[in-house]
Amino acid sequence: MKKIFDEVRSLDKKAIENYFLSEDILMEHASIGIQKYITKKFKKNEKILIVSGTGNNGADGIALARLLHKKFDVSLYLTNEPKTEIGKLQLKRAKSINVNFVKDIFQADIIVDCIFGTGLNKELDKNSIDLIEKLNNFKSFKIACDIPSGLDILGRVTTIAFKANITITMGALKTALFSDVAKDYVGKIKVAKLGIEDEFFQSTLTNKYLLEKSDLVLPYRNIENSHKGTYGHLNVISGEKVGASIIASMAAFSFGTGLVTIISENQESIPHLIMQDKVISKNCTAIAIGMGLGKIDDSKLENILKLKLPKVLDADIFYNKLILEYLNEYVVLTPHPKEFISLLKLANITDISIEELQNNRFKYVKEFCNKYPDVVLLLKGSNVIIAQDDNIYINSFGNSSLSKGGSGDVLSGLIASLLAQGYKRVEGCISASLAHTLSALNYSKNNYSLTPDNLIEGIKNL
Ligand SMILES: NC(=O)C1=CN([C@@H]2O[C@H](COP(=O)(O)OP(=O)(O)OC[C@H]3O[C@@H](n4cnc5c(N)ncnc54)[C@H](OP(=O)(O)O)[C@@H]3O)[C@@H](O)[C@H]2O)[C@@H](O)CC1
Ligand SMILES: Nc1ncnc2c1ncn2[C@@H]1O[C@H](COP(=O)(O)OP(=O)(O)O)[C@@H](O)[C@H]1O
Ligand SMILES: [K+]
Repeated sequence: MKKIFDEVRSLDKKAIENYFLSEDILMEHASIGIQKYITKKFKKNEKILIVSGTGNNGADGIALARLLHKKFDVSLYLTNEPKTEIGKLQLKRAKSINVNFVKDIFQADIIVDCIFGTGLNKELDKNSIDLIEKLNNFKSFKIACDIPSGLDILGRVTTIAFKANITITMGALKTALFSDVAKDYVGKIKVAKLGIEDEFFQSTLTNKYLLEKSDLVLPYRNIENSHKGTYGHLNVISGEKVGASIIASMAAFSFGTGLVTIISENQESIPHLIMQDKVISKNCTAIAIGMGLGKIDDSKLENILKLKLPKVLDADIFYNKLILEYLNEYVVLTPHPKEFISLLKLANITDISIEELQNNRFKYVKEFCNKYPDVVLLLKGSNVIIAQDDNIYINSFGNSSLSKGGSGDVLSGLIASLLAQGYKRVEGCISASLAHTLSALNYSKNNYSLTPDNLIEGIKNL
């Protein structure tokens, strides 16, 4: 996993002091980072338009124009004269070698957005909105310098933001790039080094981490003298919609759990691989409850919630106040945003809209985890957040093919499967969530046809 920082300005400052560097050296490295990417990816005759604003993000762009001058067909458009000292210096340097300045933007092959970076500090004015809108309409390959212009430090878009194919961010990953909203703007994310040793960022404290494929720990079996009981027995509590329990059960079974039983009062028609019972199994090692549950008698629910077994709580359960008594060291909660606002309200933390939550996902996850530090929370979304106490892990591998009924049931089943097999809760959530999104990512057909069955099938090929 990689570290993510809420802000890097103070880190840059500390690095400058520690290593006797200067803003100029950092900026040169920032621009070299983008120059290297462009040089590697594009042909020499391709047209590049760099659009620079008045702050240091703009100054990065001016420095980049100098570095690419004569090597590419590069044009520099300034929204205004630079305001910062280093920006003015970069402009002098660029002018001294006759960089090509243009008075109007145009549809180049490549556009580099250096209008605003981390210094965006107010609503965009009309000129900036028009400019970004025009750039977005160009069919160019789009590169955002540091952060797409218009995205603020909390990863919110107030009016409009630059839609990049790739964001080359300076020094280290920033939280703002991983809001759900940001996902439609950042494109791929790459870090440009600033001439500061990696160790500096590695040793700097943060509690946010971006998950990588290598963080996936599959439940490989490493003993031969085993039997089905060795790999746990998951009970999936069924309710009004048995389909949800079947999906979760099939996902769990495919992910290695030795036995899966659906617990239901009625005799359900279920796949022959899955067992069925009316009561919790004696050798049950984990429970999944909530998906398709509908209404349930409070005393029955309480009897399940009070069992000292790892549990995944999902879906309908987030509308029942009873769960507040059981937000303890046994549970993993897997709400989607609508369910999470219900939970926040039940817990008397806040009464907010989905939009408010989606604009401030990290903030509300933190508030919830402060109040319930024992709980492991997985907040669904285009960038999944896994949190416990102070620690946050972000899974950004998911894509819109997952936006379909039943995807969440697969995820709950995968988490419950690993819990049943003895994974700790945070580790279980990390690996299950990675398996879920990587299965979707590996699906080779179009991006609208993925079904829960395909997702489960994909788990078998990880
Ligand atoms: N730290 C370092 O050492 C390194 C930093 N680096 C780079 O610096 C970037 C940060 O630079 P920054 O702090 O100068 O801010 P930046 O993003 O250019 O924006 C501020 C400018 O925009 C303006 N402005 C803001 N909002 C506006 C609005 N809504 N509508 C209109 N105007 C608005 C604001 O105007 P003002 O508030 O002054 O009126 C000001 O002129 C960072 O992202 C990275 O790329 C790298 O080179 C590596 C080394
Ligand atoms: N656009 C998207 N990008 C990434 N992941 C997504 C996207 N849409 C949905 N998902 C993922 O799919 C799952 C959907 O879960 P949920 O809404 O509970 O569905 P259901 O209850 O119908 O099974 C979650 O894991 C969510 O993170
Ligand atoms: K930018």
